[in-house]
Amino acid sequence: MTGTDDSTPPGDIETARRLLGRRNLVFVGLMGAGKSAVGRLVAQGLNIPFVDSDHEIERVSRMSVPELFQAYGEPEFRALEARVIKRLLKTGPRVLSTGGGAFINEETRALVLRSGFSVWLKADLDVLWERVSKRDSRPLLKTENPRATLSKLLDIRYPIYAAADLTVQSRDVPKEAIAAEVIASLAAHARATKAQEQEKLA
Ligand SMILES: Nc1ncnc2c1ncn2[C@@H]1O[C@H](COP(=O)(O)OP(=O)(O)OP(=O)(O)O)[C@@H](O)[C@H]1O
Ligand SMILES: O=C(O)C1=C[C@@H](O)[C@@H](O)[C@H](O)C1
Ligand SMILES: [Mg+2]
Repeated sequence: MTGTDDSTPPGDIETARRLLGRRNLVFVGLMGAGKSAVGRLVAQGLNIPFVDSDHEIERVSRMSVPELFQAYGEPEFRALEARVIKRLLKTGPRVLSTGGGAFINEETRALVLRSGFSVWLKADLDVLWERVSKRDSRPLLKTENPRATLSKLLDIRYPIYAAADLTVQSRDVPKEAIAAEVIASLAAHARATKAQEQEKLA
């Protein structure tokens, strides 16, 4: 199991790993974009560990995300999320898939930008809705019109996610294909950055 659709050239894996160095590859984006699903595959493809901030929050609190929202409210959840991500960012390289709201926190965003390499998995409302409507595990969508709520979050958050180092479009194709695109994009980014640096020196 390579995590991608097997089309990834070994050179791309090496180049992507070199780009990261000891940094974490941090997935950001809205609920349903595929941060957890694709992140796990990219970690397998790069042969580095995978961590998911929502899962880590659930592990340390011994409560589910909906239970945390219900018992303590969103502000407490956000404070815990920021603490957990700060800790997770100290060890690398690994793939860190964050919860949808994590990168919206200014301090977390600054930390991710400073100490990690961030990828925004961007998806259209229809794709997101198709995925999140299958499960009711997202407390922010427990509203009268969850699709409209998701649309509003998209409007508010997309300009913020855009600060990520790289954007990859998450579409209605198998997650293995998106994982392969992420690795190819990382390698392309590394090569472009290197070319720019060499041009500056010339
Ligand atoms: N490219 C894809 N093709 C098909 N299904 C996908 C794809 N990416 C993700 N999915 C599915 O969509 C659902 C949501 O994906 P996932 O949980 O990875 O989203 P997320 O970005 O981590 O969301 P959250 O912010 O809520 O944690 C999952 O059931 C996952 O298997
Ligand atoms: O987009 C969000 O704000 C959230 C996304 C999920 O990953 C969870 O972290 C939680 O449901 C909140
Ligand atoms: Mg997730």
